[in-house]
Amino acid sequence: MSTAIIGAGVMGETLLSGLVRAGRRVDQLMVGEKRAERARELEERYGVAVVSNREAAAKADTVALVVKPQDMGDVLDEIAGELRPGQLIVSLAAGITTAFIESRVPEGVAVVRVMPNTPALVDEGMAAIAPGSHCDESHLTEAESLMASTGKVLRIPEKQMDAVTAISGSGPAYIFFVVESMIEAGVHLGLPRATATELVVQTLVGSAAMLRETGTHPVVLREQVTSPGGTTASALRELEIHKVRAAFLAAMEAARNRSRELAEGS
Ligand SMILES: NC(=O)C1=CN([C@@H]2O[C@H](COP(=O)(O)OP(=O)(O)OC[C@H]3O[C@@H](n4cnc5c(N)ncnc54)[C@H](OP(=O)(O)O)[C@@H]3O)[C@@H](O)[C@H]2O)C=CC1
Ligand SMILES: O=C(O)[C@@H]1CCC=N1
Repeated sequence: MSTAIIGAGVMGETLLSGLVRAGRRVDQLMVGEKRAERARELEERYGVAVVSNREAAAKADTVALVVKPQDMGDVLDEIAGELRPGQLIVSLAAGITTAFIESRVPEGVAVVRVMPNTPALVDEGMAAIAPGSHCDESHLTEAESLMASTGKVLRIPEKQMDAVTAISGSGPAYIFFVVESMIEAGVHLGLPRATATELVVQTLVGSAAMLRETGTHPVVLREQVTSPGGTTASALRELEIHKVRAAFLAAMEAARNRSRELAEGS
């Protein structure tokens, strides 16, 4: 099965590199990219063929669309004439619905919507996938296998996609923001930056491993750290006073709403 990736920015290259690491034959992969300099870079780095979007759409069994939501309409208009029934489109764009894509491609082209995230770059991605209206099990399995090359895959109904985008799609940015804030706090408390960074990164990795390996609820894990009358309780009180929990809720609501707006083309 050949796969084309149209839009080789951050996420497109992440997918491409994951497929190469997972052992997909490079001669079964191609990239649609308009900038000559970027095309050369990808050819040199991965040995992959870089072609026009039209050629990619005409040749590949599966076409992964990884352009910005705002560019999706133009790209679909460009490639629609090359697509044929039986092909699969996998869209990784935030907000864009399968119905939008289906309305712009020939009848019988299957569409799967995916929301990946950047930890896919280190094979720890979290991707959610949802079928469009002309998908069968083989299309979902192919999309799943595409995304499984870079991490976990979860099947969800499409109506959950905007919320998923707000949680796991954008999620790494919130975590990096917390990490950055903790490192700055360490520096403020007098630690060398390198020490603060090592302490915070390993604390993050260790905490994530505890969540995954014990399956214990985060509240219980948090209580285990919080000694009566101790340091953690003092810190957590400040986080509550500063409404950090409410801020997270508002932030993710804003991301969900933005995903809905992107669907409307704004
Ligand atoms: N980054 C992330 O964490 C995540 C991103 N996504 C989704 O992935 C998609 C891409 O995002 P991201 O990688 O961050 O964005 P980037 O801007 O890094 O990548 C988009 C790429 O598409 C290229 N492009 C634009 N128009 C065309 C075209 N007509 N034909 C071919 N290529 C084109 C751009 O090229 P050029 O720069 O030359 O214009 C660029 O390389 C978005 O839809 C986003 O919602 C989903 C989940 C997570
Ligand atoms: O910020 C964005 O719009 C994309 C989608 C999810 C993560 N990055």
